[in-house]
Amino acid sequence: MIEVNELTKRYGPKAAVSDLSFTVRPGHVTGFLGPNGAGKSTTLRMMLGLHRPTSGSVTIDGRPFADRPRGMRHVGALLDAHDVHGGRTARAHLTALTVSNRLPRRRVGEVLDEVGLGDAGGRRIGGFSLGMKQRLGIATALLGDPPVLLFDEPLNGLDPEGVKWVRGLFHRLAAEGRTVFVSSHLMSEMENTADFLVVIGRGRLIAAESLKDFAARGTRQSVSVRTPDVAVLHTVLTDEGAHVEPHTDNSLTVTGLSASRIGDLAFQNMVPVHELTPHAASLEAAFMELTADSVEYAAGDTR
Ligand SMILES: Nc1ncnc2c1ncn2[C@@H]1O[C@H](COP(=O)(O)OP(=O)(O)OP(=O)(O)O)[C@@H](O)[C@H]1O
Repeated sequence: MIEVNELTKRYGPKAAVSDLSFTVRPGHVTGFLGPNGAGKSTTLRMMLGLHRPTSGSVTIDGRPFADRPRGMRHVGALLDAHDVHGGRTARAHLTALTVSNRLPRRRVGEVLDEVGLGDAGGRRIGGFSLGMKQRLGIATALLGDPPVLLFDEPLNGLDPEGVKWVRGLFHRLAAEGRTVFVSSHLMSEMENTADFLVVIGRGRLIAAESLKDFAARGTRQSVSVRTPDVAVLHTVLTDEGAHVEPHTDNSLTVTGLSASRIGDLAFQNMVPVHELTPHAASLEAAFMELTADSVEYAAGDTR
């Protein structure tokens, strides 16, 4: 379990992370989501004791990470897949880590096989694709067989088969009872990866809840209605307090009323309805809506 308590990190006048509090529980994949510059990497680095918080604290299973003498056995992390010595082979890189962390050598072969790099272990890392480096970074995180795993943008650079494999791996690690915390700036990446979400924007907490609750909270459900009497139905629905957006093809997009209520109102007012389609809550829409104010650099933004 990871507990983040009133965590703040300032760089001069700029707060990269502001008063952040949330808990990441074992047995689940938790997505850590926010637009570029939201403070995700800074938070992950504070979890690992690589940055000192300006105030607040982070504990992993009750203690700061820096207090754990056998770190890799307790927390595995992938922060930057490029942060490896390109001249070394994958096997030499992992072997050096087993020696310095007093881990069994057999783990090298096990984790290389686990991430699908069994045949590439003897190749120099400098010649690896980004996807292969991500796999090596995941292998490194798994080396100490830790109960807590942190991954910063691990899906970056992976092809669709690689993304599917990572999702399967994360779900399996969580099913084994581990704490799996995965950052991304793309909701689409988290949709089939995470069970829970911690969403931040401009260093502040926006949401910490299940994916289902997040979608329901952020998105105004909409209903498409097609009718030959657009003007009458528009008036009826607006009088009921709905927000109605008319389109040129005799259809309306309605928010603020359920599809069944719209159908009843049309029937009561003898308006024929040719189509009535509720649109399921979209996670992407919820994410865009809730983080709209916290995007650091938007297109057309002159700040
Ligand atoms: N060493 C530093 N000095 C000054 N500002 C920094 C430093 N590190 C990060 N920042 C700023 O803190 C904010 C948060 O950065 P951070 O890298 O944690 O965000 P992020 O959510 O990981 O973004 P991304 O998705 O783009 O990687 C940004 O505005 C960034 O410019």
